[in-house]
Amino acid sequence: MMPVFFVPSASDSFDDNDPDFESLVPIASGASPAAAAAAMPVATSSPPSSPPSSPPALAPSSPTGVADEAPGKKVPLTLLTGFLGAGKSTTVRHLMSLSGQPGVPRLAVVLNDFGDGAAADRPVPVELSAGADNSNESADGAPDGEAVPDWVELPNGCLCCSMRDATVTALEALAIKAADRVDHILVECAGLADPGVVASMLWLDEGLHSRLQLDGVVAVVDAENLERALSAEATRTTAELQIAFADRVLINKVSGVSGEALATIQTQIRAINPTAKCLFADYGRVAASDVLAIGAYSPDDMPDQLAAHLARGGTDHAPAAATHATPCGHTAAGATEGAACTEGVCGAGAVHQPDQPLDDTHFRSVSFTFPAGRLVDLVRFEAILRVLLWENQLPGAEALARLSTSGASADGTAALSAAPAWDPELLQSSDRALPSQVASRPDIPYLGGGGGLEVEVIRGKGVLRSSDTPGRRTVFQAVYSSYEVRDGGAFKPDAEPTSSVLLIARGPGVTRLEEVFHHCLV
Ligand SMILES: Nc1nc2c(ncn2[C@@H]2O[C@H](COP(=O)(O)OP(=O)(O)OP(=O)(O)O)[C@@H](O)[C@H]2O)c(=O)[nH]1
Repeated sequence: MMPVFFVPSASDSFDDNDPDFESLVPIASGASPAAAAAAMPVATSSPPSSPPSSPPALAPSSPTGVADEAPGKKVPLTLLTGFLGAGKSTTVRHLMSLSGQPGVPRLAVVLNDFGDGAAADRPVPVELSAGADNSNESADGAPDGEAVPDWVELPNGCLCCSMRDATVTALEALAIKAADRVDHILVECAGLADPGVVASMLWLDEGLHSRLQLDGVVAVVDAENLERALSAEATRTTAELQIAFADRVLINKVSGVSGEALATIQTQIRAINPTAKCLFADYGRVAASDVLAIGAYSPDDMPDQLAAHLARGGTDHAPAAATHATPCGHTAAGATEGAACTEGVCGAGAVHQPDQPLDDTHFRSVSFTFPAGRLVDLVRFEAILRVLLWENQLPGAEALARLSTSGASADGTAALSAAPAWDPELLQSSDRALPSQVASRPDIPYLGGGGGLEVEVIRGKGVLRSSDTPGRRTVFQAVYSSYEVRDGGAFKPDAEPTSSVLLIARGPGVTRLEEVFHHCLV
């Protein structure tokens, strides 16, 4: 079920008999997964029914209608994820206690406790909490800051696999209806949820004029139990995914473990996701500014995060307490000089290798920087990316040969148009989100030609120096099968303009990712 917690202002009244309030969530709960699948998420379009000579139509559409209303203030949305018992609810309660204080956004909190066996066709509780700016009590008569139960219908079910369109619609409506009392929406995912699926659902195309703006993913990890979660066969993939998609990892319950154990935890987190910033807390007591309004999906911020990571060789996650040793021994200087690194990503071509090398059934990060002076052909780049993201394979030798013999973008497009037709069945058999692009170039033909080694790329970030706009940064991000390629502004004058890519992936093809991407260079 999805209870919602609001933090309204003092003047707000929020009544479940208010007809406007009912219209806030127009979708009845309890639709079947099949019905939900028929109503695709906002930014996603289905593969065409007959194979075209180009990729599936990816033009934005607005199935909900909600987003068609006059565009207003964007409401940032944060996903809070974490393993069972890690301290998500404790963290939410802490953030709620800060909500509305100076410099802290007023929060609406949505809980996604799917799979709890609750009836699908009844309303679920809403709790309204007086905002911190209230002087005495809320309109509901509750003392300042206390939650007030209310009821509302929200789509019931798992955010991962059902009710996707309904959920986006409900959150859109929430953003519109509560725009004057909510600055930020916090979605607490259930402990076993895959945050990547939820993130790709809520990562919406600018063209949709959505009120929602994915701000970032925060993973709460239990310092006392992460090791167990990462090593047990039954839990490790979920734990790895939660770390892999995180922009911030809040290491909670730190007082219960030694500095040495914390250092090991950091190493494990970095092996999976070296750009996520680690934070340290007891009882989720984190500064709101460290987890809210972080702009992790903004094309303005991401290049700096990535550049900083590469420049530091992944050693940026110094723990809060001085007693917590920094686990990775290499230095930014070592990375620059090309010194051997056995622990982290340190510049061009390094594959992240923790102390205990991960086998290819574990997710891990790979990052590389293309040789200075080589430019990226974006047509080739996207063609490669699509094969990776949509087929979970490296492009085969034949497809790569076609890429390499094509010219720069304009010619490349022509050369690739001889590629095999798009196979819609490829993705219909997928149990994950169908492909979408946040900013697409539908003119790029589908390369096809998988057949290379298996590789599952679940998250990608990159700053590219393209042959189209060599003076400007082209930024790309990917979450599962969704990806975005867009302008990221001019290169900084004090930095050498280069192209860097970071991927989180698993499978036997991981070690060949860099080599494959060299085929997009001109
Ligand atoms: N010792 C200790 N206990 C904590 C800390 N943070 C949370 N807890 C406790 O850990 C338990 C689980 O915390 P929750 O916040 O409910 O965790 P959760 O991630 O929401 O749990 P699920 O809803 O089951 O996924 C509770 O008993 C908390 O009081 C901490 O920093 N130290």
